[in-house]
Amino acid sequence: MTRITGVSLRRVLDSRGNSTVEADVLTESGGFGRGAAPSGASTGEYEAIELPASESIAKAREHAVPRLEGVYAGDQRAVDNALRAADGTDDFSAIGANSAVAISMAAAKAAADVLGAPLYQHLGGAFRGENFPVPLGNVVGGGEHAKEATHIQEFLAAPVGAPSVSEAVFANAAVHAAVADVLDERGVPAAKGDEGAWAPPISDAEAFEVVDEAVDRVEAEVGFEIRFGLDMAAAELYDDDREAYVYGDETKSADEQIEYVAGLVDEYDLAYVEDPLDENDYEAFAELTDRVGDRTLICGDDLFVTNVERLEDGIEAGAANSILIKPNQIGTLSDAFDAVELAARNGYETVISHRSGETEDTTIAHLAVATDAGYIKTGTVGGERTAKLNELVRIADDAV
Ligand SMILES: O=C(O)[C@@H](CO)OP(=O)(O)O
Ligand SMILES: [Mg+2]
Repeated sequence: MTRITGVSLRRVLDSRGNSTVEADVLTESGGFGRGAAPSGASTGEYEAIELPASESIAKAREHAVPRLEGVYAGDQRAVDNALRAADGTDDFSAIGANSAVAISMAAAKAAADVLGAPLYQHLGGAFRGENFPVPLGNVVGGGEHAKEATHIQEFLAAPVGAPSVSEAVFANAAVHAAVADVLDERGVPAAKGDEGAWAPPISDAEAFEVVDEAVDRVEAEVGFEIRFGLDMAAAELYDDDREAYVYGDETKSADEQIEYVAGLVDEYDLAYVEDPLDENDYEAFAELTDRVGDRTLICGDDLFVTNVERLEDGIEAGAANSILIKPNQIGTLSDAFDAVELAARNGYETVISHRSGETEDTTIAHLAVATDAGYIKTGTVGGERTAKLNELVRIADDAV
């Protein structure tokens, strides 16, 4: 049935034109699955290690593939344990988290193929598929995703009142288009950043005005509530030597950063703020969560890196109230699921996420439905983003 008979790996392109790893898994009854690894730019210090694609492929062919033959793809933990055993380190620095996550996802798809179930049902079980995540749609970007643009990495449309995932997805696309209109009316030219968001050469303050205006216009059109949120990726802004957050010529201490973010939450009724503080500052995260956690999601991305140990520390400290889930940050689907379960047991919302470097792989759309995640962050437009968004629409339409 789902016993693995073959694993093949190849180097393919990601959305930045870089090399990444794609894995095919075959099973004895002819099951087939394919997975491709994403890649981050604003990576967390504690993420699993991504090796150069060719090196990761060579190492995985040598150490992982022989161990996987004979393993049942339907037993995801056995697949992922074999990957961990083949690597032998705690951060996949031997075979690369890129080959590991590609194989982990491909095996899950091969098993679903054999079992004749959609991936979300294979991963989540027979009672999943009724709840859909709110898509957080990147509409203005800067930080590590675009040069000469905003310091804040992402401004994210959040169609929290959308009656369906399809209407939510289209609302985000409409906000993305409305941002272009508002920029045009202001005479601001804009290219797009790594994730397809507009990357205008404007200040953060002006970006808030533009996004607020665009969201208001679309909300009036669609007739349901649309808010917006941020990924501040503040670890990229934090200067260890100066012990301050650097915004061009200005700096903010941790206390000033907390005040700044708390003010933004109230001024713009932000639905979501990801990584508002440095990845090592659990205490400041806890203070901000205390201040605004009753009316917005404070999400740990670089803080937690989909890692249960770091999430346990965060729960202990009262840091954040949601976690970003990225399988390639930790290396396998089993590890990502463990983080989701720990979060759910402790009342933390989960946000399944893409990376800035992506492919047409749609696994995270299924992962979001399989885990009843409240949110998914996977862009707004662009082929590697619409691949996932359209897969969510297909899942809702029972067409997968
Ligand atoms: O910071 C993030 O949340 C991700 C996705 O937006 O970006 P990157 O993949 O560059 O880490
Ligand atoms: Mg982030």
